This record gives sequence, C-alpha cells and structure tokens, in this order.
Amino acid sequence: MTDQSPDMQAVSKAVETIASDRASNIKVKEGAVSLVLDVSGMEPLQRDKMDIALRDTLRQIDGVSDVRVAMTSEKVNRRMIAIGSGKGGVGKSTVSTNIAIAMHRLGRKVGMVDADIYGPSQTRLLDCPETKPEVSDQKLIPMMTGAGIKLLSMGQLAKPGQAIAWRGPMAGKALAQLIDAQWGETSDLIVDLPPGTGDVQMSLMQHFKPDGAVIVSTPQDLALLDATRAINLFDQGKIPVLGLVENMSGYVCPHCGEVSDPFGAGGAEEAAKTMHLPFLGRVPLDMEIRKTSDAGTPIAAGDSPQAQAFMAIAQKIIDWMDASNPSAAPPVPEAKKKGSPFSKLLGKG
Ligand SMILES: Nc1ncnc2c1ncn2[C@@H]1O[C@H](COP(=O)(O)OP(=O)(O)OP(=O)(O)O)[C@@H](O)[C@H]1O
Repeated sequence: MTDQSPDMQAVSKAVETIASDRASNIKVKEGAVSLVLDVSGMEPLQRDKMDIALRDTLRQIDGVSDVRVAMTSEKVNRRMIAIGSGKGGVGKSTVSTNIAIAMHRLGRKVGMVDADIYGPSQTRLLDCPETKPEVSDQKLIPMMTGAGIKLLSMGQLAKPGQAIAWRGPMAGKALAQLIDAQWGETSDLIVDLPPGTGDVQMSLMQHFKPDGAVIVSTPQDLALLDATRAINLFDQGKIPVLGLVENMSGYVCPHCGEVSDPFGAGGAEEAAKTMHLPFLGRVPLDMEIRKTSDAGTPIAAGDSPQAQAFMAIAQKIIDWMDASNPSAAPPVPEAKKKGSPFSKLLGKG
C-alpha cells in the first residue's frame, strides 16, 4: 500500500473502459475507489465478470487500496402465469411450452418454471440437458434454451430417471428454489404445474401468488369436470383465471384430411361460456404437435396453422397482462356470483 493518492483520471478511464455508461458516482477517498454499477438486464455471469474486471484493474492503479462496487438494477416488473389442468395427459406441458415460445416470438422475455415434480418434461420439450443449473448468490441460474426461453425444471434438480417421492414441504422448497432464482431481465414467468390440485399448487398460491392462471383441458366432459376443480382452486386462492384452452380439439386425418372429434368438440368453449371465463383458443389433435414436442423443436417456432393457434393464445395472454393492474385486487369471478350455475360448486372462497 502507498500513501500516494490515486490519479482520478486513470480511475475514470479504467472504469469507463470496462463499464462504459453503466458506472456512476465514482469517488476516491483515502485510497478507496467506490462506484455505483447499473447491472439492469445483465446475466449474473456477465455481471460478476464486470465486477471482477473492475476490481482487478483498479487495484493496479497506484494508490488504490480498496475497490467498492455497489450494484443496482431496475426492478423488473415480472409477471407470473401458472398453467394448470385438472388432470394429467391433457397436454398441459405441450401447451405451456408452445405458449412460451409464441410469447417470445411476440417480443416478450419469457422464463419457464417446470413445476411438474412428478413428471417434469420441459427439459425434453425445450431440448435442454437435465444437468443441475449453476448457482450464484445462493440462487439457481436458469438455463437459456435454444428456443430463447430460460428454463428451470424439477428435471434438473433430480437425478435422471429418479422417481421423485417428495412430500409437500419438500416439493414446496424445490418449487421456491425454481421460482426465486436469478431470472434477470425475464419479464414473463410461465409456471407449468403438475396436474391436479395438490401441494405444489397450494405452495405456489400461498408463497408466490401468480398474477393469473390458464387452464388447459381436452373437450370431453370428464376432463372438463376436472378443469372446473382446478378453476375452483385458483379461485379460492384469489388468483384470476385468464381463461381456458381446449387442447386435442378435432383430429385432421393426415391421409384423407377428414376432421373427426375423438374427444368431442367445443366442450371447453362451452364450459368457459357457462363459467363466464374467456375462451383463449383451440389447439388441434395433431401428429406434428406430438412429433415436434418429442423432438424438442416445438411447433410454435414455425409458421404452420398449429403455430398460429398458439400465437393467437399467446397474444390474448399478453393483452391480459398488459391490461391488468398488478396492484388491483383480483375481481370476483363471474362464475362465483350469485345465480351462476357454478356458484355452489365453486363455493364462497
Ligand atoms: N394437441 C396435441 N396433438 C397431439 N399430441 C399432443 C397434443 N398435445 C399434447 N400431445 C401429446 O400428448 C402427450 C401428453 O402431453 P403433455 O405431456 O403435454 O401432457 P400433460 O398434461 O402435461 O401431462 P402430465 O399431466 O402427465 O404432465 C404427449 O405425448 C404430447 O406430445
């Protein structure tokens, strides 16, 4: 250490070279250089590298004995949309991935939380390795996938092929790790929930209160009854339900082009009407959707009519997010209002 006071010009030049206009309030006092670094929108690794570079370079300037970097960032007004279904196998994960990709194509910065602890599938759908993500400041760093969606999945926390038999509190802790992570500039977080109305859903509603929920159902009556249960759950947690998506709606024969309805048709739209919930759109039962999902190249990234279906649903979700005021109290759903055929079923909340 030397008694010589550092050359302010040399300090400013070094800071400017490394951090350009991100640095402000540069001060030197008794050999200690302090500055404020705006890290808005930076990835954690990029941010750490800049911090180290500043410290290393400034310490080499004569008279500098200490370097203090205060990082600040603009608060990202991140929205969280949970995607749920009353029962398994209705295509909730497939729909979640494709909605996320469509939202990304519409200019949003999207993150995906695969909260399906018992059957995580987003690592496959988004073609991302099931390796444990890195950690910074005791928080997980989501992995950027080739589709431009950041991902954290239960599939990355468990060993490949491991049967997950966690009880509620354990599942809740794992969910918290995935959500309370280094999401950086991600503006919209999609949470792909496990099917049904269990511990993970409860934990999500109690601790993280998503801004809204989307329910995926197939058109047949039984699935719709389950979907009603999922709506009821979000309703009790005072989470607004954005609407219903009807998946596997109408099968177009790849050989003759004839459209058939193995699970019925229009059931979810009807149910949405009855419950006074918006109907967000219909996705056909289509071989290409299954093939592209299995291959980790989701169909929403292309320009097919199936992709257009997802783009239209994604646009409705974005419109809802843009229109809704996060600080406003969630409205009482029409379905719960007196006189609605579902008011008894949905309870008083
Ligand atoms: N619209 C569709 N057309 C054709 N196949 C589909 C469609 N939607 C989903 N699938 C296929 O159905 C199967 C189940 O889909 P997915 O895993 O997304 O359902 P899920 O509701 O998330 O299931 P789980 O509850 O088990 O997590 C997958 O093989 C998927 O490729």
